[in-house]
Amino acid sequence: MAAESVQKDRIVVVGSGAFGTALAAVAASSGKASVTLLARRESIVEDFKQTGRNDSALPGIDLPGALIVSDDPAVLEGAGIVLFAMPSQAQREAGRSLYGFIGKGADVVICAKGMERASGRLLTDVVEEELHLQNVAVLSGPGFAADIAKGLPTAMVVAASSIERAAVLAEALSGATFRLYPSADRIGVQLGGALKNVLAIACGIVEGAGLGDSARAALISRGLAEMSRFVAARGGEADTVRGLSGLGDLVLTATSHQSRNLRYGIALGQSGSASGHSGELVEGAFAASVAADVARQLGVDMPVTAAVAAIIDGKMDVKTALERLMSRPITQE
Ligand SMILES: NC(=O)C1=CN([C@@H]2O[C@H](COP(=O)(O)OP(=O)(O)OC[C@H]3O[C@@H](n4cnc5c(N)ncnc54)[C@H](OP(=O)(O)O)[C@@H]3O)[C@@H](O)[C@H]2O)C=CC1
Ligand SMILES: O=C(CO)COP(=O)(O)O
Repeated sequence: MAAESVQKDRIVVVGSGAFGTALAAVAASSGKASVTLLARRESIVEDFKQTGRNDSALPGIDLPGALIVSDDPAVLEGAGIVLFAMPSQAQREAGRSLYGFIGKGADVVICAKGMERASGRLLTDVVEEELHLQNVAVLSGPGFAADIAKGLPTAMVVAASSIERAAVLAEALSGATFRLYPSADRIGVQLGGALKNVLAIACGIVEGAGLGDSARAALISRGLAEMSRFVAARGGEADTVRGLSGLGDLVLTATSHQSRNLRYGIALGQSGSASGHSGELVEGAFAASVAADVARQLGVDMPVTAAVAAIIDGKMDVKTALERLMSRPITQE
């Protein structure tokens, strides 16, 4: 049975991967709340006890002594803020399995960048359904987990169903080097995070195929235009796309080799077609096809996303996709 009363100064981060660990570290460092990182493997708890780190996710980075690491979901009972920092495709299952532990008064914040692959639904809708909650928030924007955990300056966005709620969450989760901007556009913020991953793969393909930095700049700006059309068609605000969670994150992931999506794209560009990859999480590879399908259903033109989806699905090689993109009718920018 879900606990009804919650303590707003108790934060639990679910998912002990790179991002969850980094968010837990900055929140614990700020000293504003008691912070627990909930792992699903006992070895993470043991590693933290022995080394003060989570080397499986963030090798060599010392975590704050105030952080609590646990593998017991009961730590969720009474937590005021719960961050869901597992991959997009695990959000539904996590919501379902943790339903009994999360209080009705808790602020649940999705910290994944994607949409549900099987349905194209927003992750906020998916998690609200599983937790029987409303007003699930979302945290997104430009920030690599390792940078955040090392205390390098980072700015991201937290979007809630009201700007007042978002401001409360931004204040609670920000720290000396981690700054959150509140937003009331949950749709725009989460779709920006989902689509920039697909566009980062496109930029990686361009880099891997040796097509030059001019092509990358063209992809970033034309990609931003299609992101904007998609966000507006799904009820978000086109303006959000120009902020941290859209343009900011797109620039970061489309240009930094720290990005897994970019590296995956580079491998595609080098091999010329879809091939096996390292096994690390590449959210854009899940989002590409479903975004292209939903765009088709909505009548939204998304040529870059469609090309990435066709390459990943093995329906087109890089050379053909490029020829198709370059031979599209010339239209006004
Ligand atoms: N890494 C980064 O720099 C950033 C990542 N993000 C986003 O954060 C999300 C997570 O990415 P990241 O942390 O990098 O991924 P990782 O691959 O580093 O970690 C994923 C973690 O999720 C855990 N997990 C998977 N399924 C469940 C579940 N059902 N319940 C609880 N935990 C689960 C895994 O547990 P186990 O270890 O037991 O398998 C693993 O610890 C992605 O959507 C990503 O786009 C956003 C900004 C920055
Ligand atoms: O979203 C990220 C940084 O903002 C992390 O990007 P990757 O998942 O491509 O590594």
